[in-house]
Amino acid sequence: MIDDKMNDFDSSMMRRCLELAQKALGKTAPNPMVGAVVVQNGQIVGEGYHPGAGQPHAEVFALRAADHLARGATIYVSLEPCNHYGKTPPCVEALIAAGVAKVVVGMVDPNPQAAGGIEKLRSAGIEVVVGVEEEACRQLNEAFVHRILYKRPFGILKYAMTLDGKIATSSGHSSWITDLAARNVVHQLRAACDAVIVGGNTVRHDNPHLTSHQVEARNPLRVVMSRSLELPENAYLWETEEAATLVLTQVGANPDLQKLLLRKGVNVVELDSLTPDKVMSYLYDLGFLSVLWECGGILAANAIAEGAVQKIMAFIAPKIIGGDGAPSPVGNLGFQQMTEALTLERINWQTIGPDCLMEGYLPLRR
Ligand SMILES: Nc1nc(O)c(N)c(N[C@@H]2O[C@H](COP(=O)(O)O)[C@@H](O)[C@H]2O)n1
Ligand SMILES: [Zn+2]
Repeated sequence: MIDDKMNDFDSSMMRRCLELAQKALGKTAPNPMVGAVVVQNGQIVGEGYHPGAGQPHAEVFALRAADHLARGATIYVSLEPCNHYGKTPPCVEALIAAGVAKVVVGMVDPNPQAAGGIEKLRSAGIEVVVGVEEEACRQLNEAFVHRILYKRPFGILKYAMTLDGKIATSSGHSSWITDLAARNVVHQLRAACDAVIVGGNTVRHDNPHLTSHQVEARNPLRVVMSRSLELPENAYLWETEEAATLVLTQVGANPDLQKLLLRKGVNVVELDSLTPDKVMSYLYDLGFLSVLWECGGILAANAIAEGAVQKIMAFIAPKIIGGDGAPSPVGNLGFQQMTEALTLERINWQTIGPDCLMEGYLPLRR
């Protein structure tokens, strides 16, 4: 009974850490979102979260808030305290200096450069408990974990389709498939991602804004993949200033068209080859954690085939438009047999207004 109460208390403190961590949603790349809470005699005496790269870690803010009450206290932190000099000094040293008695950790840090904090704390005589609300901690930082393990940003393919699997009519009309509530969820998703990618066709046909459409919310970098650079001169992506736009093209792309874009304030970068994996590698080097693919079916199929997509978010509207030529969200993957189908894992369904959102993860590539 006492143990159950303790577990419930630990869980609720860790949940609070996760709530705090999410205050920096979309702002921490390449760092994780982390929250920390200092508890003395069953009362919270200090809280903190990591606001972004280069700034102090969550533990440091929580210790500062707790001040002298940190001595003998328990600190809850959603990620193992770091044990390295990165952009900031090691949190383990701050915890030892503050005299905390116990550290409760949500999940072990997958970053080998920062790891070793748990051992260091234990060898300083501090009690350490690991794995409270571990699944929720991992979920919050799935993009960070993926980035560390695979040296690529975490890719999410998002699309909206009708009940009969179309993303536009056969004449190319796609506004709007889903209702406003679902579109608001997409806007929040953009605010949480570091970049959103489309192909040249999407710019030519849909002229999207690709912003979060929210006052004060941050916007992702808008990335266009285009070999030809034959893009509309007055696209919203370069006519609107609320977010930066980057056009990725291939070495040798038309220099006049490149200059035209540069004059419009668009950054143009030539890659050796313009493939989804090369693009993800480039965005990894920029320090990005999560990338949203909002492209058409051909690029989506290539991104899936090259392992640039880990998670699918499919918005499904209760509408039927028919049309043999109407495009579908994923182009040709070359599969001939049902047994080849990519079957999503860890699926979640929810309704959003009249629409449905199905989320799931692609199987890990071996
Ligand atoms: N435990 C913990 N709390 C935080 O608030 C954090 N941001 C981290 N991050 C870990 O440390 C690395 C970044 O270190 P610098 O900010 O460059 O000093 C990051 O990759 C994580 O491993 N950990
Ligand atoms: Zn730290």
